[in-house]
Amino acid sequence: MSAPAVRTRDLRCRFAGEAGPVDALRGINLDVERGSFVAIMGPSGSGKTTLLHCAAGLRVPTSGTVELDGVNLSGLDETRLAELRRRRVGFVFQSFNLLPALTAAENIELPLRLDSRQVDPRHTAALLARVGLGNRDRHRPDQLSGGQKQRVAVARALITNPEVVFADEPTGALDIRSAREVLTLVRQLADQGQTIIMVTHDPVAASFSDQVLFLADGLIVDRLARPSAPAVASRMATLVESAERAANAAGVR
Ligand SMILES: Nc1ncnc2c1ncn2[C@@H]1O[C@H](COP(=O)(O)OP(=O)(O)OP(=O)(O)O)[C@@H](O)[C@H]1O
Repeated sequence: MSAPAVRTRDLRCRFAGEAGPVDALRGINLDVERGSFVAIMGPSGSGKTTLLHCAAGLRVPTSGTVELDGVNLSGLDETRLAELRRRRVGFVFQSFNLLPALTAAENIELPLRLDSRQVDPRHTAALLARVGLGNRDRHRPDQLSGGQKQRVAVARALITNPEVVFADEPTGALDIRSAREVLTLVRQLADQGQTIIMVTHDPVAASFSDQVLFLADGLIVDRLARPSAPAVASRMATLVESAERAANAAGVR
């Protein structure tokens, strides 16, 4: 059997906070199968972004392992890690992160150019068509709607044919309709075999995934397969309530 797209074992991440150390991740064991779409949810401060960053090789964990497509990231020096980030993973951010002076096509091609790799305009055109923007190649970001910008960002994440696309709140800046368009696209990509790991606060966004992982205080505390938005919302409400209770208890101590 082939290795999972992402595997973590006893993943821990500690930050030096102002009021003492903060354990953002306290032992995460995770297997993300190839071609699956996993959503990560949890109350604010539960460790979602830290987990995404460690899994994507953007942050070195304090201890534990991350394997991406069977490659142990802790065995890589910074040069190899940077190469892995350029070639094996794609990123989609809430704020799109497109370069305003470049056209949609140029933005999509940027990861290849930054890596001194050959650009095939037919590949760019195919990606633009795949994200439903076949006729927008020469538009600059300020000539595109939020949903269109995010679809350009998704195409940019795909240009290197990455093992995993990591998305941090990809619909956080979008209206409901554009969010739905982007999520439908992401769902289609997963159905075509693309592995996707997405952090979100939105139960509707999470309902597009195959599995939701719920984080609380740096641990995976629950999972939900084939999630519906109401079921996700109900579990989140319970988690947020207990996080608030814990914070209040810590406050009165
Ligand atoms: N660079 C840092 N330095 C110190 N503490 C940090 C740092 N980054 C994150 N933290 C702390 O680690 C914990 C987890 O943060 P993280 O951003 O991963 O949570 P999150 O679930 O993504 O939160 P949110 O939903 O609010 O974005 C929090 O207590 C946060 O304050």
